[in-house]
Amino acid sequence: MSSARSLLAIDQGTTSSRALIFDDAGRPMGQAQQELPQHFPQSGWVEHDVEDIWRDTVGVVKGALSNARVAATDIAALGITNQRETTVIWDRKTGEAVHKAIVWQDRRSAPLCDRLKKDGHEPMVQARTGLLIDSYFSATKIAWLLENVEGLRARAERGELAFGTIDCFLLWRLTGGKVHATDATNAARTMLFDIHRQAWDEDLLELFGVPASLLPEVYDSNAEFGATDANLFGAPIPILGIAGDQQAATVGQACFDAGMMKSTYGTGCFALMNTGENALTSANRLLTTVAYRIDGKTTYALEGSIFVAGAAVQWLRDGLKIISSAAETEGLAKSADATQAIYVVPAFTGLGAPYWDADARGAVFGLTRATGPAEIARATLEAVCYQTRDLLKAMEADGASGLETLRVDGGMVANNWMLQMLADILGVAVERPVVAETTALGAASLAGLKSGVFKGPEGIAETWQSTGRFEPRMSGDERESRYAGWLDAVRRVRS
Ligand SMILES: Nc1ncnc2c1ncn2[C@@H]1O[C@H](COP(=O)(O)OP(=O)(O)O)[C@@H](O)[C@H]1O
Ligand SMILES: O=P(O)(O)OC[C@H](O)CO
Repeated sequence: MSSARSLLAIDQGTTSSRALIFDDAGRPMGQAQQELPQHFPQSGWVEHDVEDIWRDTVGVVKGALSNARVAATDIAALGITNQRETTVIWDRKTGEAVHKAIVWQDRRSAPLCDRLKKDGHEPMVQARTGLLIDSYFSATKIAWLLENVEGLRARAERGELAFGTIDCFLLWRLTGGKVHATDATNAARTMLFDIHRQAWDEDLLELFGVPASLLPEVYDSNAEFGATDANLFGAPIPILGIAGDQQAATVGQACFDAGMMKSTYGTGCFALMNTGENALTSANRLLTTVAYRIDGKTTYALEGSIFVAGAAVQWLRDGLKIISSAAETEGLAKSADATQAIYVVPAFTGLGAPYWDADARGAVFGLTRATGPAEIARATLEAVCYQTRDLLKAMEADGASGLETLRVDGGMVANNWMLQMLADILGVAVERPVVAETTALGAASLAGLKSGVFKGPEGIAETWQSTGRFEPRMSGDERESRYAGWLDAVRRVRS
């Protein structure tokens, strides 16, 4: 057996590609990152060039190896984590993509989704996939490509093409076109996968008009996915972990017990609550998803997705220009007049869970002559906290057990003021881990599980350390009256 103990993670996200090296105690040793160009060919359309993604991925892996001063032969295993749902179709012979990747945020297939909902298909789709019919997921993106790229359907039917989410595309390229596979967490976001039977679903393939020949094999999140082509990094590296980024963060946050919840605050916010072996069907418009599938055992989660979190702070900086850096919001919020009841509802592109209101638009309520940048900044941070409470309330209404501590990560959690307000508004303690890169850590941990660097989820949980705990301090009366104000503000922006 090899003596290599370091772990490599590729984190291919919406706005950047990163690679990180971790030691066998989950401590970061080196990393590299490259920003990813975004393409907006029409209003509501978002695309990525997969050749950018491929070139950057290879580049950041080389950069991370060099920054950590390790060689490919020192790496015990590689884990891949990725922006989810983003759809790629490529030619099996040449490996060339037939079109740019259609990104999860892309709304071009919304008319098809509306039609399918009108025709009454949503209950069946939700029962099998845990998802609500929305252009967010891969199925209608594939359908759009097959309909709109000339000759594609015929080529797909002849078995010449392969579909994959970004993990799957990278796996194909990294293995030199040898492996066409994904993991159960990514399959669960396509809207073609039965999360209960853990299998592609014939009826869904028919409903969306997707030929089965396009689909990858689906493996555990810790599995033998193959090895990187020896020519890429100087020696083959075993690929032993794959998970979608929010699920990888759930693993990186060691949320292994039912009832544990993590929330990631980056551009958007994605909260996942582990529900154990129980695939709870949400009656409150949350998603049911695969948290991870380890050693053949599937663990499920309820997921709430908020599309605008840190993006609202970017709006304060780039749109309103009342701050010059995101970090300034902390000082401003501290200095704000707390007696002003200002509510910012950042529904810039509609509202995500649990409202799923694509037509709602943002608003600011409660302005007076005394309102200034500090009060607006404070209300913007508060909005993220209120939206998290919306998700938590929906999860509780769905029968998820009472939450004791929320584990948080993502760029926004550098803001101590926000985390205190989050604890206050939720009435739940909030904890931030030492390793901020929980998504990459989760992918590395899955690979570490398979390679034997970590002994079971308990081994991963032992390495998790808190770097700050925020206890609720607000009175119950104040919490409820502030939250009632938020609900009223949301009601006023709903379409
Ligand atoms: N101190 C801070 N306070 C509030 N928001 C912050 C702070 N630092 C960063 N952010 C916000 O966090 C986001 C970046 O987080 P990150 O996890 O890197 O996002 P992503 O992975 O989605 O690109 C940005 O939207 C930024 O505005
Ligand atoms: O790439 P991120 O971090 O913005 O995450 C995107 C999510 O996976 C979309 O579902």
